[in-house]
Amino acid sequence: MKIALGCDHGGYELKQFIMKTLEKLGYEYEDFGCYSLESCDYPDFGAAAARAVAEGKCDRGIVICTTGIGISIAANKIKGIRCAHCADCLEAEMTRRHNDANMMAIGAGFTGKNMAERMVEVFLTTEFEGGRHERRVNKMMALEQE
Ligand SMILES: O=C(CO)[C@H](O)[C@H](O)[C@H](O)COP(=O)(O)O
Repeated sequence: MKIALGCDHGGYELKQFIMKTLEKLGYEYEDFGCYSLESCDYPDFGAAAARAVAEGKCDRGIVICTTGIGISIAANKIKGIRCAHCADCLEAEMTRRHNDANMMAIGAGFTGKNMAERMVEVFLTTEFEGGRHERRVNKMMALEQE
């Protein structure tokens, strides 16, 4: 499984840590920036990571800004993306089980390294349950056609 990563300056340090986590867990990843602590704009990097997922170049995406909110909104503007803003492991698990989220957004100003590490592991290993949830996911995705 290949993971698309994106962040702004607020998420840069946590993204560096998450890269190490992914290496430890044996996942391939591609980093779509940003590449330093210099102030930048989260839509640029959230969208780049999201496009890689939407186009099938990556299987899942993880994006990080200070709150996780702006970059999740940006990622969700790309067709085919279901980016869940998560703050703990249960949210990371539930959004996989119920929403089949293909991206997760984390707020580096609120979520510590230990929690982020576990959230990444849970997000990447939890299966979608399907069934009644599939019907709902299909309805969400149909909204993109409006
Ligand atoms: O989009 C955000 C808030 O919803 C992110 O947290 C950004 O990282 C934040 O807005 C960046 O703000 P800064 O003052 O330019 O660091």
